[in-house]
Amino acid sequence: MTESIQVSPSLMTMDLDHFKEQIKFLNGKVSFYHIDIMDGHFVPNITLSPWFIEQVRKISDVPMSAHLMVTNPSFWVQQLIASKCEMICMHAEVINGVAFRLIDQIHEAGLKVGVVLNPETSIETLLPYIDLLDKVTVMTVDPGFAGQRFLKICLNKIVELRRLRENNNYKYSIEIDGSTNLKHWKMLADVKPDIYIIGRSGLFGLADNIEDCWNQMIKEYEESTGLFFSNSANATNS
Ligand SMILES: O=C(CO)[C@H](O)[C@H](O)[C@H](O)COP(=O)(O)O
Ligand SMILES: [Co+2]
Repeated sequence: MTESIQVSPSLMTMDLDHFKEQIKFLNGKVSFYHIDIMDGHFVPNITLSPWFIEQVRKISDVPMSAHLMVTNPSFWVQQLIASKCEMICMHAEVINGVAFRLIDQIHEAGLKVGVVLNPETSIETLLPYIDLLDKVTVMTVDPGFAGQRFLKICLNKIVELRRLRENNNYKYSIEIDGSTNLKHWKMLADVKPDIYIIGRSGLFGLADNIEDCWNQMIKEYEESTGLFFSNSANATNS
C-alpha cells in the first residue's frame, strides 16, 4: 500500500556547510520547511531566526513554517510577518491572554496560524480557539534541542485531534515534531499525523550527502511501516 505523507525538514538540524546544496535538493520534494526559532528563555537554546527564513527564501519557494519557542510571541510575530514565511506556530503555553489577538493579527497579514503543544499540555487548552487554527503541532519530545527522548504518550493527542477534526469539521492539519525516525515510524504511521517534521535522527544525520540521506529516510520509512513512501510535496491544506 502507498501512503502519501507530507514531509517538513527541520532546518536547525541541516548541515550548514552544505546549505545551498541541501535546500536545492529538497525543494520540490518536501511540503514545508520547519524553522525553529528559540529565544533562550522559553527553552535554553538559540537556533534560527527571521533572517534565516529570508536566506532560504532566496533559493526556495517551499512554504516555511516557523516554530516559535519564545516567551514573548508578540514580538516575534511582528518580525515573522515582515519575513516571507507562510505560517507562524506559537506555543499554547505562552499565548494565554493574547491568543485571539495574535491569531487575528497573523491571519490579517495573510499568513497561516498554528499552535504547538508541549508534551505536558493537553488538547483542552486549545478548545477556545481551535476552530481558528490552520495547524496543530504535537511535540513528541521536550522542546529546545534535537536528539531528545521520544514520548510515546503524546501519540494519543494525534488520535484525539483527528477525532475532534472529523466530528467538528475543523480545518487544521495535524503535525508531529520530535524524533521522527526509524525507531518511531511505525507507531507514528499508525496514528496518522498529516505532516512529519524530520530532523537529524530521521533525515540529515543518516548519511554524508543529502541525496543519500533522503533515500535512506525513505528506505527506513518503508521497512518500518510496510508502506510505500509517497510525499505529497504540493499539498496545500496547511
Ligand atoms: O522543535 C524542535 C526541537 O525543539 C525541532 O523541530 C525538532 O524536534 C528536532 O529538530 C527533531 O530532531 P531529531 O533529530 O528528530 O531529534
Ligand atoms: Co520544531
